Amino acid sequence: MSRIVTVGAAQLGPIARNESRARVVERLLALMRRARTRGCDLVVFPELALTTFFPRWYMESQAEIDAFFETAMPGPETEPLFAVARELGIGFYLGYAERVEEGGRVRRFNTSILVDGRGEVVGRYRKIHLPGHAENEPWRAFQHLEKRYFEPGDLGFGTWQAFGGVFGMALCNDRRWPETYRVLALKGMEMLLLGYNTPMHYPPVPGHDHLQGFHNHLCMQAGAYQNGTWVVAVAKAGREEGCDLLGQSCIIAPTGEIVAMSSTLGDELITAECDLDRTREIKEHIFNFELHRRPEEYRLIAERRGAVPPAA
Ligand SMILES: CSCC[C@@H](NC(N)=O)C(=O)O
Repeated sequence: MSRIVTVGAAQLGPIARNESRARVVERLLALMRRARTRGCDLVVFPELALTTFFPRWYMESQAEIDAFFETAMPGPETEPLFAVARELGIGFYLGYAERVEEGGRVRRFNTSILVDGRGEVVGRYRKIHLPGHAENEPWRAFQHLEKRYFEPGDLGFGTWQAFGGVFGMALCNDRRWPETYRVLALKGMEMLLLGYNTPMHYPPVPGHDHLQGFHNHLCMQAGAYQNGTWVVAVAKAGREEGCDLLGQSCIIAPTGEIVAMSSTLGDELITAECDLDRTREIKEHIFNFELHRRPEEYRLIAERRGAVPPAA
């Protein structure tokens, strides 16, 4: 018995600051059509896939900031993605900046959605781990102002039944945190979909720049294995407005093995036939949660944000 989902990881090369939404959507549609010819049920796009990675700039004008946000999904410029999903019977994961009015106020999130092969939104996730800083730090070559432009996600880590399995979503920095995978795995996740924008240069600790690729795969391979899940991780890559972004988009099996990886820094599709039943090799044995976990010993993880101060 096998449950195969054929997945496409649709890496994007750089998006220029002045590139129109219409042009970006054309690029996404080309990748969707290519994915369908390769038999994909689902195609995964990066984080903030409709624009350049704008948190690299400090901006004061709210109008200038809001130009990077979507106020409707689908909106006039993104509707073709949903139409092609319906036409081809292919689903997609899309990351974008979401501006909503909720509870009488404007809110902004770094968001992803999961859309099925009928063009229906089946899941929405708002990024929980927002990296970077909230104030302008002119000493940096590039800012990373996610804490300024977005609120932390308020929807929790969700899972959704779709494509014959149980899917989780996360965004970029979430992949570095083991809690992301574990909470989703406790909610039955069989495949994690994740988009990222990872600068090669990390200004606070530049001595780690050469480890970006290693850390990218290290955390996701561990997360896949320790939680018995597939991971589909998709970059926006290449030199974007002078900032080098990591590529290495990949599809990781529940054993932690990388089964497909991109080899360019441009628009590129990689695919894999993923048997969701392979999650059982891990979930029913080495990481059988029911048999082996000791949650009574893990309470600090849920109760404390930072480390316990050392004993005096
Ligand atoms: C501020 S450095 C970390 C950069 C972060 N990028 C995003 N987009 O979350 C990442 O974890 O890849």
